[in-house]
Amino acid sequence: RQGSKIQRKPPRLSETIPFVSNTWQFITNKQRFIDRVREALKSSPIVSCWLGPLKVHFVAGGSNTSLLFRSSFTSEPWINRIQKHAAGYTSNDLKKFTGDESGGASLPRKSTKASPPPEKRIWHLMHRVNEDGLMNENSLTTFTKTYQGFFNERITAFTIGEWVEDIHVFAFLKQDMAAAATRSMLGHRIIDLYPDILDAFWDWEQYTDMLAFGIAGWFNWRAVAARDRFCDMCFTWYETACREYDWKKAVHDAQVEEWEPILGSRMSRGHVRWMKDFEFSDRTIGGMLALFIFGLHANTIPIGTWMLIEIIKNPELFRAIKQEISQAMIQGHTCSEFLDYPMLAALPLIQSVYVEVLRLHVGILLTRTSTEYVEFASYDLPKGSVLQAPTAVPHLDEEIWGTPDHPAREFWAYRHVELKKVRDATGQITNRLEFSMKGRKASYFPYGGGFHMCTGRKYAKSEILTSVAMIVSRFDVEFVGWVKPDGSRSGRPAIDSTGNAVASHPDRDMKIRWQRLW
Ligand code: HEM
Repeated sequence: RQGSKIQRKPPRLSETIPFVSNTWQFITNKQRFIDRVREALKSSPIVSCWLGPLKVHFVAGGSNTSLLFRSSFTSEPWINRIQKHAAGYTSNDLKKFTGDESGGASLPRKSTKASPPPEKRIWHLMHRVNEDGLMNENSLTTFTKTYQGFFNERITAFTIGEWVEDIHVFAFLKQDMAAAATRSMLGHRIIDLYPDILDAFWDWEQYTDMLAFGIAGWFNWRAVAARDRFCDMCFTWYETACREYDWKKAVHDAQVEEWEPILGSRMSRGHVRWMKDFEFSDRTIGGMLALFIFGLHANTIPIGTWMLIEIIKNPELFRAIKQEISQAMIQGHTCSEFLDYPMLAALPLIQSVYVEVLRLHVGILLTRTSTEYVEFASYDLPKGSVLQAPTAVPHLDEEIWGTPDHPAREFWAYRHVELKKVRDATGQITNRLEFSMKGRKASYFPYGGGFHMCTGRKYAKSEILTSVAMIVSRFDVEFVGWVKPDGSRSGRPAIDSTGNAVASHPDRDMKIRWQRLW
């Protein structure tokens, strides 16, 4: 490579105590850490640093981030870390994944020396189970219906016309939205068996990021204990449900029954079948189910909370959203199913709020490992290099998202709509709001990208918009104040808390009072 401009090693992110300070800041103040990465990336397209035992290269910018979605990069080694540390898979089962280098796509990766036979291509079959279950329109329609029904049961626990004090939005959704989604996806049995399973989930969820980096270890035994408690619950449910479920009927079930009470959705049954086929150990099965539930709740619930926080904070926006949602009401509806989801999902203002909240509160480090030698932004990276792109960098780019009145860091409900003049049936010109990303999609990655892009994104949007719409349309809501996690009053609104893997939790809860209208 003589005479070329390729520089061998990307610059290092500065730190006071080598190998320690950056890791410590990552654990204790991730937002500050990402801010420093953002600053460093202004003078270099790539910077590296050690996080615990892992050497990471950070990259930024819409185009550099998109480069990570090429086939020379994979998420597999990163998923292995999550499987091992955050979900506690056994080493024997991990080998089933690490031993398959053929990748998740239909055709084995070109660089693979020996691809396993098709029925052993574990990454591909896992990807297929996820795609078949989560990207399938019939399954999504069933989920949207069952979810509305189960969330309605939580809502109708409130008496019509009676003001209820002391509702904490995040705490409410962490239980009630999560319970409805769990039942829709996994059936009733899991919550009947463990009524406190959601508390165990949230206890483990707070540590997943730290566990995945392998930096929890001995100085954070609580993280390991929380993981093991939740995974054990998941495994016991699996064992019980598999015993009770009529597997003979299952052959037909797969075609006809979209939801049943013991194992829940087709997605869940497909997942269980896949786990049986690979004969995983009890410990690994518990971890797999734990990760599945993580996918289901860890991001939808904070994002639903942020949407409600923004809508409730601004009574004018609340009224506008309420009015807009009325267009998606089914004629002659029942209480348990009153929303036409495809119509709801196409409404411009609620979509704009959804996109804005994802833009501001999803702070993932998109992670890929190179499967071959790559030249990246004029640097030379060997096979096995780990690259991370903090979504916060493109998501908060002032030049892309900012306007003179609404800086990029600020929530603005109307950022993703345009007022269009349209001629109605009578020939009159009227103004109409239309949803539009205004050509900025290339700087927007809340669901990642490429082959490993989130397969649950359709489910997520449906669950979030349905929950928000059900609350806004059926309650009168008054803002009371902000509360700290210990329940005491706070003088300031919620901001992102640090430490979560993808969507940030609000560090303060919003206290409201509400009355159910119908
Ligand atoms: C607001 C909600 C959600 C957000 C922001 C989110 C975000 C993400 C992100 C950033 C990734 C990694 C993508 C990449 O590396 O390029 C991911 C992967 C994934 N998510 Fe989600 N997710 C959400 C909800 C869900 C839900 C509800 C499910 C399941 C029901 C789910 C299932 C998955 C799965 C299975 C993957 C792995 C995809 C693969 O590696 O092939 N997610 N998600």
